[in-house]
Amino acid sequence: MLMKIEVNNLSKKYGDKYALNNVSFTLEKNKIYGLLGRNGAGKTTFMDILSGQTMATSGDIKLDGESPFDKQKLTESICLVKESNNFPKEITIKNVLKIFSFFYPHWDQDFAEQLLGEFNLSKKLKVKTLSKGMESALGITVGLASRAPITIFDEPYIGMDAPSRKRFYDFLLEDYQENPRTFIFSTHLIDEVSLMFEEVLILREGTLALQEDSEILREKTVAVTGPTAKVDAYLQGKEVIERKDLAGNSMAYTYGTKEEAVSAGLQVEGVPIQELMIHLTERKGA
Ligand SMILES: Nc1ncnc2c1ncn2[C@@H]1O[C@H](COP(=O)(O)OP(=O)(O)OP(=O)(O)O)[C@@H](O)[C@H]1O
Repeated sequence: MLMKIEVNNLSKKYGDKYALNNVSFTLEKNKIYGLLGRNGAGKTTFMDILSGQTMATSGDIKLDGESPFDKQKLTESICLVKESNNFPKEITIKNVLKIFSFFYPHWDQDFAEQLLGEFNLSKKLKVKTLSKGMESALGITVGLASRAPITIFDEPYIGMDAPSRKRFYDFLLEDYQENPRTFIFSTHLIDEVSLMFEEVLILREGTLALQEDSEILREKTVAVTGPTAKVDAYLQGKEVIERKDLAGNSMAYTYGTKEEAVSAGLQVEGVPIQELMIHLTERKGA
């Protein structure tokens, strides 16, 4: 499955406010992308434009170099699962599956039924009778079973408890190994899922603050701990992301390599992507 996504100078204005402001980036095929940012950063707006739910004010998105792509191709290629209201309320789960199987050429009915079983969902139930967590599980089932070349999850786990979310991540990763495709995942539960991301995009007030390979992100940033004097010496001339001091010891997040920090006699760990996100989205105007 291929599907390179090129975003060119994309803007979306609501009234006189930009939800997205001249954003450009490229998503190569078959990766798991984390789309992060604070409330109102423009994540949902981007995912809505990509999936054809909303029109851009200016700029465009090309799929495999094609723009505009026709409606049929768009529907077949992209499955968007939002945090709620993905399905008509009056129909049964069985019919939800039927509708989605009709739209998506790579739909896997056995996989859909397996996932329903894993989430304890009976096909006879109507959407309106589902709890929030059950409705989310249905969204996840449909998103994964669609096997769409681009599958977008916009905070898809509302109401799901931690063990169910964990199973969702496991199913996603397992299925991704067997059927590589592009996932774009928007979440506020960053620590919980960041290990799953291969690349991270951070939006800040409608602009792109960061696009980086997760592994590089993990390797370029360090959390160092040690006696305050040693930490201070190490941090000389470095940009400090965050620091905490306690009883003669200090912990700091900064840019650097593990080797360098180890040779400075400090304890080293990686920086959680969550911390980086908070840092990057707070810097503006600070
Ligand atoms: N239909 C709309 N009408 C007017 N303004 C809107 C509309 N949809 C979004 N916005 C505005 O656009 C900005 C971006 O919203 P968006 O929903 O894309 O953010 P988000 O990053 O998904 O936020 P969250 O994490 O809270 O879901 C916000 O300022 C929001 O108020």
